[in-house]
Amino acid sequence: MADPKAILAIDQGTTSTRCIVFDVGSRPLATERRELPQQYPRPGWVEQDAEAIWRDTMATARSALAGAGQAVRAIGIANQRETVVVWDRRTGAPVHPAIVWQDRRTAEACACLRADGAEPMVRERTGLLLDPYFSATKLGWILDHVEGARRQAEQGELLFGTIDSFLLWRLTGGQVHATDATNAARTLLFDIHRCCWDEDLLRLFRIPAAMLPELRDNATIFGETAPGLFDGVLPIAGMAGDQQAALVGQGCLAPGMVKATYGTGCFALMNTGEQALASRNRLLTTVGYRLGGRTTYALEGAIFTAGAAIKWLRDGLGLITHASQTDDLATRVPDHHGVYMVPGFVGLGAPHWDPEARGLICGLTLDATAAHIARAALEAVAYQTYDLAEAMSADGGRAPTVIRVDGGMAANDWFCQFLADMLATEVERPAFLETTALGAAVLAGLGSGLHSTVGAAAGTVDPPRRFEPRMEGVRRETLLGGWRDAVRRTLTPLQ
Ligand SMILES: Nc1ncnc2c1ncn2[C@@H]1O[C@H](COP(=O)(O)OP(=O)(O)O)[C@@H](O)[C@H]1O
Ligand SMILES: O=P(O)(O)OC[C@H](O)CO
Repeated sequence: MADPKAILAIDQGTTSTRCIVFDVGSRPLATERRELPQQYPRPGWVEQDAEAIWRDTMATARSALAGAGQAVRAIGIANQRETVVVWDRRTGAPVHPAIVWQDRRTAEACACLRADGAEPMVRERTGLLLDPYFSATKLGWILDHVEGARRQAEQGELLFGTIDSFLLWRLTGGQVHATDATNAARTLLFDIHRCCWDEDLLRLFRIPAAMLPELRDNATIFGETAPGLFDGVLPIAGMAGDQQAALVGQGCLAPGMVKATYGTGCFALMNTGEQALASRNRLLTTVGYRLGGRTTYALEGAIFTAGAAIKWLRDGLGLITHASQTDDLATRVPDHHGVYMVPGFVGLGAPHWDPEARGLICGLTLDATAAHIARAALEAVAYQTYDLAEAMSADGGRAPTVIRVDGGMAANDWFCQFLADMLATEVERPAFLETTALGAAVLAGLGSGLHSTVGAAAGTVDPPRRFEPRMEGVRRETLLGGWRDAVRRTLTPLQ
């Protein structure tokens, strides 16, 4: 049989699991998607069923493979990052629901560590901050709250993983417990300079080393699928956190290039090359990708709520029945009518890092309508991106000349135009928006020997759509002034 050239990409995101089979030219042959529910057992807590994640992954992968019409060479995985799963090494069963990256239950634990003076060391080694967003305190919480878990973990009976490791473990039939540098870089346990687990951090967060996955580069043979899962055995040849996969999929491979992905949250990453640039503006320093033992770093701004605010308009308020309606609603009114939304539903991320901040809608008058609220939600995501871009230019010394956008919310034309206006920068939207899956496929193509360099396959093939800034500076400043005022009202004192 001829050498197969198609790649199956698994994109396990916060709100859905998608599987796409790409041909050798990075064109999608088959796409399958399943929505994934979240549970909110208490205010600020966010959980997911790890078994449902596994079931959805298998169901979408099998359908995509069946629909592709081409033999597949390898699998690539991209995943929601930081989300913690702990499972039994023997049975593979999770001991607790997955604690999702948005979960704030460990805010107090983080505050205690900060009060003990741990933050400078954590920041220097991991490039991150002491915030409940990251994995370590969530993992510690499971060890402290599931009966017997800490003892079992110390004896090597329980394993920890982010979603990539959990899927890899299941796909390989319990043979491989590994992660990649980009996912490891989000745990608070990984030294991004030496690229290894850090003993001081393990001690600080009280995490037994025996439960950690092995560390690998992003494009390599991680393992092979267990017999019986698919027709034949497939190697898993690439793995990366979804935001880093999108950096690759968007072709942001040179220093200074920026992509922003608008899914549940928004994550803007700037490639900083081989330099791990320390932020002076509360952005994160993270691993962009690691190939052939060489690390490319990125500066990251993380906004916790982007598309989730639109989802809330649909599910929480019932203002819309489909996210895309916000495009039309925003166009229907001439301006925001003084209405601002600060979507601090799960606290605020960069550059504020206030886990206790909560959401706010202000400036309401009796003639405000659903259209103004929908518009305020879209505008808020652009304002938050402006805050990130400002911090990035201050850190990187220059403003990005173009921002490449993707993710579900980037389908919204009104939003993309408003974003270009706020950033006063060109916004480039690829014709094919699934750049996260594409990035996973590119990495797996590299890991399985289909491509010889990441540059040979990265970036989408069809021409992008460009949104040029066209708003006057004075108007822009007035809008941003109102935004800053609204944000001040949501922050907890002393932040
Ligand atoms: N046309 C649209 N306008 C605004 N928001 C949208 C639109 N389409 C989807 N979204 C939002 O984008 C999110 C889904 O994007 P996706 O990239 O699939 O997210 P994730 O990877 O986090 O699961 C949802 O929160 C949804 O509300
Ligand atoms: O599921 P997404 O696409 O919103 O991405 C989640 C991020 O990886 C969280 O850090």
